[in-house]
Amino acid sequence: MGTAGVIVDPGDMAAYLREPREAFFGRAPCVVKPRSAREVASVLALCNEAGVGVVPQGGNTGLVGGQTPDESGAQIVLSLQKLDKIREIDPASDTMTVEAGAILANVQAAAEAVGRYFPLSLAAEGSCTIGGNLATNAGGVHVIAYGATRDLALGLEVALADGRLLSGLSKLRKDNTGYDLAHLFIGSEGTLGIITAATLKLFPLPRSRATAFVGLADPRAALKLLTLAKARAGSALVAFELIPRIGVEFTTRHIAGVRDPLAGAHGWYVLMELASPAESGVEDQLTELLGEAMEQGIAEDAALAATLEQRAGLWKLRETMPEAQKPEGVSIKHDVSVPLESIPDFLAEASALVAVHAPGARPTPFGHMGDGNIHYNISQPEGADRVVFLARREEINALVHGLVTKYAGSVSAEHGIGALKRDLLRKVKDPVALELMRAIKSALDPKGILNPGKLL
Ligand SMILES: O=C(O)CC[C@@H](O)C(=O)O
Ligand SMILES: [Zn+2]
Repeated sequence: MGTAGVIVDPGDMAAYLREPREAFFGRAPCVVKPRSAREVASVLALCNEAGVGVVPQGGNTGLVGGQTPDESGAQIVLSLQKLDKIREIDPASDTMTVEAGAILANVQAAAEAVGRYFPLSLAAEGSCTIGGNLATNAGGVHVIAYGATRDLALGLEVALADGRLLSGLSKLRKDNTGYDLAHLFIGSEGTLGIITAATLKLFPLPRSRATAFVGLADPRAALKLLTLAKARAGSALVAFELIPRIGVEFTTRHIAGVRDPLAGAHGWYVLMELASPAESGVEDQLTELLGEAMEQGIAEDAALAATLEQRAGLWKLRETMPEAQKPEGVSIKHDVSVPLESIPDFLAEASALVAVHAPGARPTPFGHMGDGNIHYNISQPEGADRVVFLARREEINALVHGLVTKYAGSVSAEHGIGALKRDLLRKVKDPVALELMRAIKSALDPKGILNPGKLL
């Protein structure tokens, strides 16, 4: 690799050494930007030889510090940004093969250009990369219909710690020839190998969509609506997002152009969407479904998006939730999942715990209810001191995570472990599972050069 692919200037490196929330900062002797899978493998071979830690990085949008080097200054950052080609699209097989550094929005657009759909969708899609999505098994808003990133991949090309390249790009839907190695690397957060390319599944392009914003009394009503929507719409139900009243207040207060689409105030809201490759039909389906929900007393009110602009407005309200929390001060975040049936009890008990242990703190739980995944975020009490509230983070984390354990849930449903939840993982993961994870890690990366200090 020519020196053109190596950044050493501190000013130029800065953007690679801190993550978007600025919760993690690191130091590095250099940032390398290989241009091909072979070059990625060569960098790894050299680093393995020299025992130098390598931190892989895509769009640098991760939320748990997995993409940031530590403060030792001894780890290099390996950015995949230059591996951004769409290598092949095969509409007959409904697959596309893309390089790891391709930006998610570009992957979606390339699929659409041939009349296909790549359904992974999240707020960071304009800058996150498919390699990062795979490495972290990203979720987003369509998991309810299409699964997480894991479910969208057929095969991977991976650079291994010792410099070998695993060529596992495959279009096959059926291949029972032993261990599924691709799934080992997906969600491994760059600790087992560096994904350089992937063959992804494509789907029929939805030609009609219907989107509604529903006001409800409580999460139990939201659960009833979810059950009804699944029964009536089946796989046409492509999004089911929960938002509390305080979330509507935050977004309308802080985000330009966001308005509450409903006349009165409701305790909770659901943003739901149906989609279909058929040209029409889903609007009627959604109207009927909502009618039924009103009749049964499940929904209090609903607004259907009549135009693309209205639809965009509803999605903006949901997607700017994290941003709208920022001006309200510190937010103590929990990215959790529990079995669907336990969501109402979990939410009620968590709020009760917060009321007792952190009076005035404002729970703002929102997210992918259809997947059982709630971002149980807690904004500081109005006007409280940021530092004082932040100092209580571990104590509040323990309360919420204790409840997650009680309901047999996960303490990281979507964002991964990274550096942020490494200690937590050791506490909550089954010891046998941890042993197996460590055994796999030492088989694939015996010198521990791949994303050291993350996950395990
Ligand atoms: O900031 C958060 O807690 C959640 C971010 C993201 O996963 C979302 O669903 O909007
Ligand atoms: Zn989310």
